[in-house]
Amino acid sequence: MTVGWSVVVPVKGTIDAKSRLGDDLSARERSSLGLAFAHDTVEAAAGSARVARVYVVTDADAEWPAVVFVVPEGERHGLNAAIVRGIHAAESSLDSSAPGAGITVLLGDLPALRSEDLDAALMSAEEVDRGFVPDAEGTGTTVLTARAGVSLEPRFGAGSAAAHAALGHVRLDAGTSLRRDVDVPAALEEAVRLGVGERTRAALELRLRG
Ligand SMILES: Nc1nc2c(ncn2[C@@H]2O[C@H](COP(=O)(O)OP(=O)(O)OP(=O)(O)O)[C@@H](O)[C@H]2O)c(=O)[nH]1
Ligand SMILES: C=C(OP(=O)(O)O)C(=O)O
Repeated sequence: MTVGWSVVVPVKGTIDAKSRLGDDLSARERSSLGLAFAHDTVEAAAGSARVARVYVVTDADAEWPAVVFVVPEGERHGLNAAIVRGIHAAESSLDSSAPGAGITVLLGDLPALRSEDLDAALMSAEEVDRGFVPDAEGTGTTVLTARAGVSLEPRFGAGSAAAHAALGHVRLDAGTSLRRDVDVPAALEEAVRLGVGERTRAALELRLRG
């Protein structure tokens, strides 16, 4: 990891995670899969040449790659509040003189993420003050960026793509792996077709064997 970007990844570590994956899975299976998605997302981010630091905001009892700074979530106030905690942690150690420096929020449910796709989007993000990547459906957001010195005001949740565009975030071109967030079973099938990371593959195999 060399140049510039600090990446904030929120990860819900509780048993109610990934509820939209449905009742074919138990709550324990859904939350384990959610953590596997997050691990694979973080591994891909850590493998991106444009990423300097990765901050995971979570209270999940999990091991993360050595490069990760864990930001404890504490009392839960929802996704945007968790992201703001991560942004504050990142701001406190951001080297604003580094080329390409800035903060990007990356949601942790991108199990097919490829480092090259994140790299390409971050390269485009270096050309604008504020950027975003819409999810595969076009209504949500998977990535939100701001160059150093520009504030980030996360508006994740229903209709977040429109909310972020209204705040002046410019849509960034992005490869499919950066847009394929996994909320529902059909999205998981598509992610598997694209090629999920090791943790997600292992979690899915465990389920098939069980
Ligand atoms: N730290 C933290 N992360 C969150 C929180 N809510 C969602 N996330 C993370 O944000 C990303 C996208 O969230 P969602 O798709 O809404 O995940 P979810 O709430 O587990 O899924 P559903 O129960 O299906 O809504 C995932 O990486 C989640 O783990 C939260 O309250 N705190
Ligand atoms: C919170 C969001 O994601 P999801 O669709 O994963 O809930 C969002 O897109 O703003």
